[in-house]
Order: sequence, then structure tokens, then C-alpha cells
Amino acid sequence: MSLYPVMLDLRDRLCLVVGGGRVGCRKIRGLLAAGARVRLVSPACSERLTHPAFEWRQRPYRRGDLAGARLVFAATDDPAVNRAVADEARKMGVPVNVATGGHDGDLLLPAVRRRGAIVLAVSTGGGSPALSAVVADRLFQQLGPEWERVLEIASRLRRRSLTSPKSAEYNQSILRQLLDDGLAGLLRSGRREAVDELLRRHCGVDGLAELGIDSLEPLP
Ligand SMILES: C[C@@]1(CC(=O)O)c2cc3[nH]c(cc4nc(cc5[nH]c(cc(n2)[C@H]1CCC(=O)O)[C@@](C)(CC(=O)O)[C@@H]5CCC(=O)O)C(CC(=O)O)=C4CCC(=O)O)c(CCC(=O)O)c3CC(=O)O
Ligand SMILES: NC(=O)C1=CN([C@@H]2O[C@H](COP(=O)(O)OP(=O)(O)OC[C@H]3O[C@@H](n4cnc5c(N)ncnc54)[C@H](O)[C@@H]3O)[C@@H](O)[C@H]2O)C=CC1
Repeated sequence: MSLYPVMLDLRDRLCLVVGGGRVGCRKIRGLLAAGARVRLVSPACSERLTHPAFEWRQRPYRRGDLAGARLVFAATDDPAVNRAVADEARKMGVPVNVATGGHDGDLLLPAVRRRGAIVLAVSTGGGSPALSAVVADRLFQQLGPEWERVLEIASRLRRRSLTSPKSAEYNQSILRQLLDDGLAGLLRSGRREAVDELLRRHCGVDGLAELGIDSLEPLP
């Protein structure tokens, strides 16, 4: 299956989760981490979730529950209920994820790992969710805490309009040079002077201070 990946901005958007078992609760945690408002409809909830943006209607799903929702998750253990939720979503034109798989839903969730604003998302298109998680864990190991600093430098270089907005490729090639010359490793070991030297060599910037980065705090 060839899926189309996107990154959704769900801040303050109402998302409905039907079914509050292990799977529904995982979906809820992911949604809250993305700043969404979450409504759970479920007789039971297997985690103690307390969050100002979370609300629980403690009862079974009934038609009409989707009113106002921008995104819906059918996560009960009853495929017929999940299908009914998907059915209502389709009629309302709201995208729906169906945890019991099959072709009832519009979207599948990837395995997600976050390093600051860097989001790693891995999907096997429903083939093996467990493999998605394993691949995500392996890739995440390559993405140590120093990559938050790499991103900070990259975004500051970009904001300085080092190159004209049209030369995205030029920006990329500068980043590749910095990384090929070991930027991430130097940041990991806190070697500020060597980083400054790289920035001078590749970017014509007089070090981190010129980018407004005054100190390199020790990494966790
Ligand atoms: C289609 C999809 C629909 C959807 O979006 O929910 C779906 C469906 C199903 N999952 C099942 C089983 C498991 N799912 C997981 C874990 C995850 N499942 C996720 C996504 C997806 N799961 C979508 C496809 C994504 C893809 O293929 O890439 C992850 C990536 C994201 C998330 O859910 O947040 C999350 C990783 C969490 C992480 O990041 O670590 C584990 C492992 C575990 O729980 O530890 C198991 C047990 C092991 C196994 O079966 O592999 C079953 C069988 C149920 C049964 O047999 O009863 C179905 C139903 C079916 O396939 O028919
Ligand atoms: N997509 C995924 O990542 C995974 C999907 N699954 C599938 O997802 C299903 C759910 O898995 P779990 O959360 O582990 O099951 P679970 O049994 O822990 O939770 C099911 C939840 O649905 C609620 N529920 C039942 N009937 C309902 C109704 N009519 N209206 C509203 N809520 C209702 C229950 O109260 C319970 O909270 C499984 O049956 C399995 O097929 C399983 C593992 C991973």
C-alpha cells in the first residue's frame, strides 16, 4: 500500500477517541502531546489521564458523538462498533483512524519518536506495526540530543537568509558540508571552538555567538 504522509497541526482542535483501552489511551497520549483537545467516549478507560485538554464521556458510543470533531479514532475492541464510527465519520466528511485495521479508515498511525521539534515517523502501511516500532527505535538511536542543537543552528542560519529563499539546494549543501565535517559530534562533545571554526569555514558566520547562541549547555 502506498500511503501519503503528512504532519497535522492539531493544536486546539477537537479530536474524538472511541474506546479507552491500551490502544485508545496510546492514541490519546499522542494527541495531547500534539496540543489537541481530546474527547474520549468509552465505558472504561485503562489509564488515569488527567490533562486540562482531556474530557471523558463514560458511556458507549452512539451516533451523533462525532459532532464538532476534526479527527476521529475508532479504538474499541469491537470491530462492528469501530465500523459504525467509521461510517458516521465518512458521512460527516471527517477523517477516521480505525485501530482494528482493514479498509474501514482513512489513515494509519506511524510509530513516532520526537527529538525536540524533529519528528521521526515510521510506517509499514499496516504490514507490521511491531516492525514500525523497532525501525523507529533503531533510527532514534542515531538521533541523539545533539540533533536539537543541529536544528537550532540550521534554523538560525536559515532565518539569517544566508542564501536567497530560492536557493534551497544551496542551503542543503551547506548543511551537508557542516554535517559531513562532524557538526553533530562536535556539538555532542561541547567543542564550541571547533563548531565556530566550521561555521566560519562553510557559512561565513563568525561562530555561534553571531547566531545568537551564547552557551552550549551540557547535554543529558
Ligand atoms: C493499521 C494500524 C491502524 C492504526 O493506525 O492503529 C494498526 C493496526 C493493528 N495493530 C495491531 C497490533 C499491534 N500494534 C502495535 C503497535 C502500534 N501500532 C501502530 C499502528 C497501527 N496499528 C497501524 C499500522 C501502522 C503500521 O503498520 O506501520 C503504531 C505504529 C502507532 C500507534 O498506534 O500509535 C504502534 C507502535 C507504537 C510505538 O510507537 O511503539 C503492536 C505492538 C505493541 O503494542 O507493542 C501490536 C502487537 C504486535 C503486532 O501485531 O504486530 C493489530 C492486531 C491486533 C490484534 O491482533 O488483535 C492491528 C489490526 C490489524 O492489523 O488488523
Ligand atoms: N492499532 C493498534 O495499534 C492496535 C490495535 N489493536 C486492536 O485494537 C483493539 C483495541 O485494543 P485494546 O485497546 O488493547 O483493547 P481493550 O479491550 O483494552 O480496550 C477496548 C476499549 O473499548 C471500549 N469499548 C468497548 N465497546 C465500546 C463501545 N461500544 N463504545 C465505546 N467504547 C467501547 C472498552 O470499554 C475498552 O476501554 C483490539 O481489539 C485490537 O484488534 C490491538 C493492538 C494494537
